[in-house]
Amino acid sequence: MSTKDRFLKNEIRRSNHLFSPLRSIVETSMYSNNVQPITSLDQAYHTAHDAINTIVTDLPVKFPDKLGLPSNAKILVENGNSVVGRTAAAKRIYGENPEEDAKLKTLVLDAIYDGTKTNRYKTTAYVGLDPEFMVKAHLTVPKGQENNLYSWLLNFQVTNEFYNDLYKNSQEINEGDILIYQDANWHHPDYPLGLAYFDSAHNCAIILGMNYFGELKKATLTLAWNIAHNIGYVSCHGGQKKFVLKENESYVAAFFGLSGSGKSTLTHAKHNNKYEVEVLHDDAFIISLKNGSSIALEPAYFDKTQDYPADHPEVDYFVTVQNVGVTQDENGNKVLLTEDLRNGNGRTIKSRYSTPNRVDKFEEPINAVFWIMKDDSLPPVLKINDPILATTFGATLATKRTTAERLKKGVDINKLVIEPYANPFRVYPLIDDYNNFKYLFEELGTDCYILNTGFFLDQKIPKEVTLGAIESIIDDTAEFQEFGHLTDIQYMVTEDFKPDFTDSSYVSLVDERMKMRGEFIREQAQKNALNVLPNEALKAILSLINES
Ligand SMILES: Nc1ncnc2c1ncn2[C@@H]1O[C@H](COP(=O)(O)OP(=O)(O)O)[C@@H](O)[C@H]1O
Ligand SMILES: C=C(OP(=O)(O)O)C(=O)O
Repeated sequence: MSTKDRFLKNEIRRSNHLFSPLRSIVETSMYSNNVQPITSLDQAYHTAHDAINTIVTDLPVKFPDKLGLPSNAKILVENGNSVVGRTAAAKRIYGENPEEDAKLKTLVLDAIYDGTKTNRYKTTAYVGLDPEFMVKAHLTVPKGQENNLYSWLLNFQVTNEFYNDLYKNSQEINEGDILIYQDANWHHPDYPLGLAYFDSAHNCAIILGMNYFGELKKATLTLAWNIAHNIGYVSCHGGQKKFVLKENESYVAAFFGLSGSGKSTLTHAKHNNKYEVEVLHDDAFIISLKNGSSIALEPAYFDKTQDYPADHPEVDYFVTVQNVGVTQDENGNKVLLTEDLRNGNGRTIKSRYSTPNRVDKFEEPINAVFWIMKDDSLPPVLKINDPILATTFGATLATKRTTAERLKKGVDINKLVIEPYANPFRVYPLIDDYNNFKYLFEELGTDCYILNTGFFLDQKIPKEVTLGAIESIIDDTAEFQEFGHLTDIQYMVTEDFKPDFTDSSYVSLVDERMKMRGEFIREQAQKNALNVLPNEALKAILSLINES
């Protein structure tokens, strides 16, 4: 599948729905004399290597030739300011607030005019790694953003002969290429945290006043997920892996969670080599509603470095690093000082070769969805046996934020929040995701589990417990019992985490959390047109509330 960047003269009309004012402002800026094209990874590497804000470590990049990098390429580090996470509060969607849109149009015109006064770069990549789903994306950034541009080209698929051929031979759809304009140096008193402005109907975004790489990555995915959902895919902010079991048998599992909740940890876990595991991706993929197959959107991983000390084998696969310390080893070589000593949310772009068994498509339909929550009323694993309830729990996924997000002043990082399908990047109605996930549970027979990767009451659930529980599901050795009076919900029996339904304070806590979900559904129906859920969802949650 391919998108459009060229038009017949008779298609170039104001009335052509692929064009819009914001898209035109962004596209036009990309042709200006101040914008230098970066057309290969080699060129992007050298540009980033020479930038004044880069630290060139003495650590070699593994498999430079396969990645399209010079054979002596080194891991590059760029550290930003005190903002080391994504700013969810900066997101605006064109069309949601016409009054603000009018103001933002002026502001964007001025920002882009100011952008012409400095040197800028532009580059192109593919999002989606299978001819069935490939979108072309263009990014423009100012001088000073060489590392982010290089990371973006590594994170998505750089254009090269192989992928250009795949793209050329795939079916064109009537959507414009993705366009992203960024200026990290922008400031505006009305948007002190920055601005991520999406004209999602026209596949265009403007990211102002924010340097964090995750903004570029998630803005690109936001637009790709939107295109995917328009043409019959379930858009997934999650990790997906396949357990290859006996001959011709496999188990495809997907883990949906907010940043920092465990998608990468669970997806990349090797289970002591107990199974043959294939990895699709740890952050973004799409599932076809036609046949349940899945496609990865990105070749590389934007991982946290907190679990990887300097001598951890994963460090060998780092290509760029952000917001991480550097020190010297015994030979005076510049090496990484990780584990979030310097600041929270240290990050790396880790190459696809960190997963030897990496694939870009699973033909097999998905077997199980795991909603990752951090709701302390829940034991490590629940199984949800009713498709409507399974879909509704996803729509009311209750979790906690981490240092991967920059929060507005006064927002408590420990507060339980609801983030439907763990996807704060959705720019279309929630009911579309609701219907898509329901289709998986109802029509494709996908199972549904909830994993609590936070605390059960005041007891931390370690990753070993979560991984062990997943293995017992794969091995079919897990024991499940009824979860109190809650119909269609069972919990996995584990040694150290036992829900006590004779304890009235525990029962009230579970009740309170179900009420919180019901309240969320009611509240969203009143105040957020994008988040209205069908009545059956509210009914399903209300049926769980203990009226005694
Ligand atoms: N039960 C658990 N399951 C998974 N990860 C856990 C658990 N408990 C703690 N963690 C830690 O939480 C962090 C999750 O980060 P990560 O897997 O990168 O999240 P994501 O990919 O969702 O952003 C890791 O540092 C991991 O070690
Ligand atoms: C980069 C992000 O995601 P994750 O932590 O899931 O990689 C993000 O949400 O900003």
